Amino acid sequence: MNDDWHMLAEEERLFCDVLTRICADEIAPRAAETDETAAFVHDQLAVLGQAGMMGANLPEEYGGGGISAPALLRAVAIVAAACGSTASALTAHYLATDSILIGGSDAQRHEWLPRAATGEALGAFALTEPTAGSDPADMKTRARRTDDGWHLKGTKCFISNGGVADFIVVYAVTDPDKGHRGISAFILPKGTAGLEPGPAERTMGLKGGHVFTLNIDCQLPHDAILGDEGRGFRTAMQVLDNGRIEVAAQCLGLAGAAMDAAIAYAKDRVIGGQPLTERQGIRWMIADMGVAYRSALLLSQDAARQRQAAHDGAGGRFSLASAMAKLAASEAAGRIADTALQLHGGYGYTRDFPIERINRDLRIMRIYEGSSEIQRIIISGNMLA
Ligand SMILES: CC(C)(COP(=O)(O)OP(=O)(O)OC[C@H]1O[C@@H](n2cnc3c(N)ncnc32)[C@H](O)[C@@H]1OP(=O)(O)O)[C@@H](O)C(=O)NCCC(=O)NCCSC(=O)CCS(=O)O
Repeated sequence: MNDDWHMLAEEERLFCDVLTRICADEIAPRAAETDETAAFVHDQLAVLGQAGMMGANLPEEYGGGGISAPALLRAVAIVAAACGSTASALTAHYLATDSILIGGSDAQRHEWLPRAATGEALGAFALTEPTAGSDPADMKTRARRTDDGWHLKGTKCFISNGGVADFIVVYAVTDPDKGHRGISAFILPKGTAGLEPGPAERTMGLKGGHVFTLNIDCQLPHDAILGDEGRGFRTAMQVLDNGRIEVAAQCLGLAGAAMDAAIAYAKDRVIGGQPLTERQGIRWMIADMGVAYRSALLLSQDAARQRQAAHDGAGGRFSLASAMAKLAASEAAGRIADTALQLHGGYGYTRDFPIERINRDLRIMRIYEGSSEIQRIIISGNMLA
C-alpha cells in the first residue's frame, strides 16, 4: 500500500498519530450525541487545545505548532473524521488567527495569537453579510474614525463561533469611495458593548459548530484596526486561500470516514449467503468512491504543497490550487457520502449509523468559504488570465 503522507516529517507523523488516538478516544465517541443535542463543541475544542491543534496553523514564534501545510491538511482531516462539528469550529478559529497572522502588526500577533494557540481564546471570522456573501467587496458594515478610535456598525451573518468566541475579526468599510481597497479588518473582543449575537442558527448539519448573526454597533480603540487601513480585503482573500484547503481537509476526513464505514458494512453484511462485497454493483460503488477520494486527496495535497512553498519564500498566490482543492474535495465528498449511504440501504438513512450525519455535515462544504460556483469563477479566471 502507498504511503499517502510520505511528505510529512517524522515529528509530524508522530503528531498525527497522537492526534488520531486522541480523536478516537475523546472526540469521535461524542459525535453522535453532539449532533443530537446540538451543544457547542466547547469540550472537544479544549481537548484539541491540549493536543496542540488550536494553534497548529501558526508559527512557533506565536505559540503555534509550526507544522507544514501538508501536515495541517492531514491533521484537520483526522479531526473531521472524528467529528465534523469540531473540525468546523476549529477551522473557523483558524480563519480568525490567520487574519491576525497575515494582516496584523507584530504587536497584535504577540497580543492575540499565543492565547489563541492554546485554545484559551477562541476566534471567529466575520466577513459575510446578509447582502454580501459571494461578493464580500459589497459589504455594508461601516467603520468610522472617532476621537476615541473607531465606531463599527453593521450586521454580519453565518459567522461560525461568532456568539461564543473570545475575539472576532470583523471586516468593515473604512472608505466607501475606494471599493475593495476601502475595506479594513478589526479585532472585536468578546463583551464589547454593542456586540449582540443572535441565537445560533438551526442548521441541517454541523450542529455542534454554531453559526450566528452578529449585530454590531461598537466603539473600539485606535489600535483595534488590524494592520494598515485599506488592506482588509486582500487579507480576507489570503485567509480564504488557506481556509479553502482546510475545507478540503474537512471533506477528506468526513468522506474518508463514510467510505471506510461503507467498506466495513459491505464486508460484514451477508445477503443470500454472500457478503455484499461479492456483488459487482457494490464493487463498482467502492471503486467510484476510491477514485473520487483519491482525486480529491491529490489535489488537496498539491494545494497544501503550494501553500507551503509560498510560505517558505517562493511567494505568489496559490488561489488556483486552493480553489481546485475545495471544489474537487467538496463535490467528491458529497458523492462519496451519498454512495456510502446508498450502499447501506435503509440502514444508512437511520440515525443508528454515522452515514446519515456525515451526509448532513458535508452539505455546507459546497457552500461556505466560497460556493462551488465561486470556486469555478476563481479557477476559470486564473486559467483565462
Ligand atoms: C470571487 C472573488 C475572488 C472575486 O473577488 P473580486 O472580483 O471582488 O476581487 P478581484 O478583482 O479579483 O481582486 C480585488 C483585489 O483583491 C486582490 N486579491 C484577490 N484575490 C486575492 C488573493 N487570493 N490573495 C491576495 N489578494 C487577492 C486583488 O489583487 C485585488 O487587489 P488590487 O486591486 O490589485 O489591490 C471574491 O469575491 C470571493 O472570494 N468571493 C467569495 C467570498 C467567500 O468565500 N466568502 C466566504 C466567507 S467565510 C465563510 O463562508 C465561512 C466563515 S465561517 O465558517 O464563519
